Amino acid sequence: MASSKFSNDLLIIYKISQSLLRHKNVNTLLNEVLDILETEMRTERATLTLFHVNENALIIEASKGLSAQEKGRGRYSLGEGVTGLVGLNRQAIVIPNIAEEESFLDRTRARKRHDIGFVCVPVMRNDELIGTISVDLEATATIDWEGKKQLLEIIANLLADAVFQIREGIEEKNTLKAENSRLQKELGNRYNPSNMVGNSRVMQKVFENINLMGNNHGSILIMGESGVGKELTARAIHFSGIRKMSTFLSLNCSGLPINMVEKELFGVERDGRLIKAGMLEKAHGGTLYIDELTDTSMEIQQQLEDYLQNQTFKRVGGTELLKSNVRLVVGTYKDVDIAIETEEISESFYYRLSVNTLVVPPLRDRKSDITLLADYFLDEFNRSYGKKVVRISTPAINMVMAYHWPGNVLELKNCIERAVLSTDDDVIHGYNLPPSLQAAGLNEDDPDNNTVTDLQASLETYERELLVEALKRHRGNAAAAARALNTTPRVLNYKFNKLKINLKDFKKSSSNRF
Ligand SMILES: Nc1ncnc2c1ncn2[C@@H]1O[C@H](COP(=O)(O)OP(=O)(O)OP(=O)(O)O)[C@@H](O)[C@H]1O
Repeated sequence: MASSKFSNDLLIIYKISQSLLRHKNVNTLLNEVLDILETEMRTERATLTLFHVNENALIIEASKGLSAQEKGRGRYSLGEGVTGLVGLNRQAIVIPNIAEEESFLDRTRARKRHDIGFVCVPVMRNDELIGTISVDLEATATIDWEGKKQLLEIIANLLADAVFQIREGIEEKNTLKAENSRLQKELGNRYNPSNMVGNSRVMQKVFENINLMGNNHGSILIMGESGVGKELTARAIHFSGIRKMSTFLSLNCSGLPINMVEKELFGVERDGRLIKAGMLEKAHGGTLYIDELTDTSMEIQQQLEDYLQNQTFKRVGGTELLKSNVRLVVGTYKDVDIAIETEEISESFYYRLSVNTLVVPPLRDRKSDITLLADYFLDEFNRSYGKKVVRISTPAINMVMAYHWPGNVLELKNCIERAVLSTDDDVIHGYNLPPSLQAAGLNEDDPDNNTVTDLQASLETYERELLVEALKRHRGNAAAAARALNTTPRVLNYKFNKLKINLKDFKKSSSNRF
């Protein structure tokens, strides 16, 4: 008798070990284990709970013999009921007859009979509570409860890794969900095209495309120089389109080693176990923006092409084909034709990718947007730094307009941030701008000649600013301006001539932009 019990326990352990080897999908594995317990251990019910750290509670994750409704009721705070006590003390509990045990909650309300015994053991991994496994067994007189407890403890040890992975997966998903809804709340309409600044005709065309593309699921190629707003455009397409309630993820490949890019995109698996979920998994249902296609490799582009074709991919180190539904949006600052020739972009991937293509024009081709953007960033940095800078002086605006912005909107944004931080009063002056812009202001006829700025040029810029400010404050009254600057009208007149400042301009206007 004892030896047949022993061999039955061994058979259960053997079968579970076989399942562990056979199944890479941990959910399938656990369901099979619960099946084995049902058939070989003759459990009335078998349940696996997971410990949810944030909620400090054990919640039923998988079960055999419970309806969905009964399962839904299975939530135990630490210390609550028998399951909660097992979790709290990290120790198994055996109840030979639940009818005689007060602490037994029957939270699932599944136990109609009373001749039922209950065994619950903790699932531990490196001293950390991961969950519990419990079984209901018919309470016969001959049953060896201590033996059942020991068997369940061995099974809990065998399954600890798999249960840990399930819990990690759920936590990661919950974190992503929470992060996504937090971001959606925080961003609100921030990435709505209407909040992307731009009145120029070329940007109006971009906004039209954003609206069109948001309403289909095809992949997109966004082209444009560095800093023009490609990622912002990708976000606007996602957050104003039909996928807006799902995840948006972005991967900037610049500077990342190729193997890292691959792992980030496809995830990593070792011996059939998930090590890291990739973005193609995490963004399921949503959009993935890949910034700088030419910083990936031909192999990665091939894998992405396969993904576009079949919506399937393999994790690095994995063999199983996984499925997800992610819209790919890819950005590049390079000329695509040249990049195809130099084999930085795969031609076939390009054709498959470019169901929708969109070009975001450089800032120098949309001059009318420059002051709008500058004011927009002025407001943004006033808010972030608690400053009250009310305007940008005319000389500074002239410099901003004369400059050719090789770094595009990003450079303008950085430049306004720096100016907001460096000004001592409520105005951004020319001397608050970087030397390259000051030089551009002095060389308006030759905007490319902005690399050198000498002491004389900088002093003149500064002097001009002071005079213009004083004249503006005193509405063109040169004598008052001279007094304010602690000099004489004669000296001022000399400077006005030298710096080509026209007094009349200040008498007739007091516009905001002087
Ligand atoms: N039209 C716009 N309105 C408001 N902000 C903008 C606009 N275009 C770009 N920006 C801002 O400028 C910065 C650069 O934009 P973004 O990162 O989208 O450019 P990018 O083309 O993706 O750059 P890179 O190629 O260097 O990654 C961001 O902070 C973005 O929010």
